[in-house]
Amino acid sequence: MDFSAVNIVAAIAILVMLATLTTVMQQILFKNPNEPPIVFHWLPVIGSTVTYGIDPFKFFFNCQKKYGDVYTFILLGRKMTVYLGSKGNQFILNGKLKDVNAEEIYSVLTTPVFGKDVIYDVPNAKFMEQKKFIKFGFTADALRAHVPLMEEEIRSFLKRSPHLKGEKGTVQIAKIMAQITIFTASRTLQGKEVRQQLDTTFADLYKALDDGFQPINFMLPWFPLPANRKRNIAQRKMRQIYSDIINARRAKGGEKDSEDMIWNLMGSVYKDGTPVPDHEIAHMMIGLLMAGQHSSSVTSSWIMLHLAVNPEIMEELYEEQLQVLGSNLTPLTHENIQKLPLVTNVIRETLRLHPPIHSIMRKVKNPLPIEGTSWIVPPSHVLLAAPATMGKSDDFFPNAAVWDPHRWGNIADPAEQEKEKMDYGYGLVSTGADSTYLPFGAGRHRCIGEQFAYVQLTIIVIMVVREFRLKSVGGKKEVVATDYSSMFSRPMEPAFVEWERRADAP
Ligand code: HEM
Repeated sequence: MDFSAVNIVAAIAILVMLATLTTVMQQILFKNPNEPPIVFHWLPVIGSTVTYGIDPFKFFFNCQKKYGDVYTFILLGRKMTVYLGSKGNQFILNGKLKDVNAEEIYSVLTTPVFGKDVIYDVPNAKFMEQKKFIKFGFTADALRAHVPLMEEEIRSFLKRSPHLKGEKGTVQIAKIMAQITIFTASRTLQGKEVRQQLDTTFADLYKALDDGFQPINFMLPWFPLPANRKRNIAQRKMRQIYSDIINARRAKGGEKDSEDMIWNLMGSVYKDGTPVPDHEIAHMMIGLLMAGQHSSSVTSSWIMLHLAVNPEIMEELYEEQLQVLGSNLTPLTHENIQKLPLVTNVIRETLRLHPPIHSIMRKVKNPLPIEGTSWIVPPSHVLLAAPATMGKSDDFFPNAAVWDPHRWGNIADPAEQEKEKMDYGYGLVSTGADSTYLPFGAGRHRCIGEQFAYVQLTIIVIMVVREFRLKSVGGKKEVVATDYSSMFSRPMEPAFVEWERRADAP
């Protein structure tokens, strides 16, 4: 290193030391008694970004011990106010529309992926109408029609996948589950034309769009990532695919011939009488594709990983199927798949321990006093709800760290817990006021894909259980750690599972 380089390094070191000193002094000397406590940090801007990013739940619990349920931490220069517990969920997820805002946070990330004029790119009242249209596409009739198609898709996938040839083997489970999820969703919700194109162009476009869904875009949307350029091109092509499908359907007379979401949106009309424009249909379809894909595929991956370390539960699931569906395992229907309580409990328990979304954020729009304290959260802050911390706490779920689907045999149905309901413009939904279990969120922005996700996950579990026995590699008793580095928490890769084809399968 020459002399000038030494000088530069020394200057940087001095600047960092000064910044650190100022940050620490500020926290010690200028505590604001009217705002929630700030999580101690050494560096400005960086704040707690690294500790939060590595393991948000560990971070939430550690801070809860030090500061209580409400505290503020620095995430890439932004002040994030966390409010844990039922009161926090109520405060954030059911905050008034004039006080808390989702689109100002999520739009930078989602609008370039989904496209204009939908979801977080429109005023909330319009989005609530769009949610109503989408919800209408998840009627019992639609779900009923989806069941045999999903069964067929999964059966065909399990037969043709090169990773599942022969009598036994080892697979990277997340890859298999991602494929099963996109095949089943595209055959049903997305429609047969999308399914047909999945084997060709669509899969590559999906990948390019997905790669543009980077957490860094939350904070630094202007950062010129090469992935963002590819994302923009893929978005335009994807929109064209949906527009072509809509036009082809109209050219054939526009008579609905299947229960998919494109048909549903083609028939939807806003309150003012305007039919949903084609580009909005295309963009909502992209939004649904992205919203459903990760959450469901990550959940099914966790389920398989847990079944691999709990083979006795897998056998119980198999026995349950034989009892309910008979020894020849009759074709699946919307009615008979709901008679398998252990499958439902396996999904519930997996979502309790592995919620795909760990942090739900809202921008503060007005100063918000926190009841019972002298604190007021100012509009410069972002609120962060983490309802999943309750699911991971021994206070609410004994031995919370243990994956035990049978615990739900003794715990009231979560739907029962969610008694308080409100209509935000897309039908009655739970406010989640007192619930300790909210994997699908609560209030105005609550998930509308829950029923679809349950049908999809249920059929995936049924089909895998009847075809295979799973084992963990080397007989490990624990599942892999969680990777929190992307938008949705997921199993740390590589996550292998050993499989063996059932000799006794009917
Ligand atoms: C296991 C599966 C799933 C989980 C755990 C899940 C979880 C969630 C959560 C926690 C929210 C609330 C986000 C917030 O308040 O900011 C949400 C919203 C939403 N989800 Fe899901 N989801 C799942 C599957 C799906 C599927 C399959 C679809 C669509 C096909 C979907 C579509 C949506 C939509 C449209 C919203 C509304 C966003 C808003 O109003 O801001 N989700 N989901």
